[in-house]
Amino acid sequence: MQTIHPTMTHLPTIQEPRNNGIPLDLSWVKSVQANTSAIERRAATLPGRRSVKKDYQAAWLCKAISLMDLTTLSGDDTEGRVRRLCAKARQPVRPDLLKTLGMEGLTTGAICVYHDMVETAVDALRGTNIPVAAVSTGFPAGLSPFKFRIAEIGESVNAGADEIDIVITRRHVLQGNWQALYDEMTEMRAACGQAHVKAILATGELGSLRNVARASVVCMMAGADFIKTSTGKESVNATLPVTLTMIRTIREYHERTGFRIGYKPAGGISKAKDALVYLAMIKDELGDRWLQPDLFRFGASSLLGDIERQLEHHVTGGYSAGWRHAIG
Ligand SMILES: O=C[C@H](O)COP(=O)(O)O
Repeated sequence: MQTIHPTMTHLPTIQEPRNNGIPLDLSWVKSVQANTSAIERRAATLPGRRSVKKDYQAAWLCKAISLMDLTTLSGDDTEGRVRRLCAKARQPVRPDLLKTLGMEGLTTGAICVYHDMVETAVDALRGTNIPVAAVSTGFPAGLSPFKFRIAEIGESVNAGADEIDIVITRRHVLQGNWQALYDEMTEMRAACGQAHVKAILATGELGSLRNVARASVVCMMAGADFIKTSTGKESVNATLPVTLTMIRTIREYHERTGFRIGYKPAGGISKAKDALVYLAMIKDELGDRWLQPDLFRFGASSLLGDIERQLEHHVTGGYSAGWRHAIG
């Protein structure tokens, strides 16, 4: 078997200037449209468009691991579960498989937990470069008093979170109150300080792709480092049409301001083959630069298990039972 060279998955990360945001440009926001039927037609063709096999597929799956926010966001999370998840982030795939693949040292992109679990995760990841992301601001509904949402961000940063996943107020989008969304996002970004901020739009609750596109633009104008689809708790989470809509706003924002904004699809992505479709779409629409952990993450709690099974099959020729990959 041909060894997959690590440079195929670990390209050097270029230092990107952080998005400082721009003043709210309402004429830009209102000019943003989304042709739903065209987007849906295009998205429907994507799964069959590209097919990567054998070593190339294994390399792309390793890439997907390096771009994953390995997540646990459950009401019954315990320190033990978070420590096991962190162990998995450090060593996402069996060492002998990684050795055969030439991918020793591979880790996930980050760990994503509730605020309450940040200190445990920081402790469990000490000595690694794996960042800890916290979902703050009254996740998942984001309807606690605003001052508490801002205070929660501060608490998460003080506890050692490197990244903060905030949730926006869906009401502002549904009512077209772009100023309120901009002001909220600006304040949340400021509360994050040096920690990078991912704006969760909860796209399944925004009513239309046009609203998704406009909310994306407003959050970027207000300084979001990433825009993220979903909390994983809505009835509809990450989809291909939503992804196409959001990444095209990222492309336009980059063309108009020079800032590169990251993208995080989250919720319901649990199969290796689906992850490959997302990566191919990012490559086609935004280019290779976006296939780095500072600009792309999967938010996923169960994707790693399926990727691990596929990699095991690639190396050994046999599939292991799903229960052997209980975490991730
Ligand atoms: O942000 C991450 C999501 O909550 C994960 O969703 P999932 O459990 O459906 O993979």
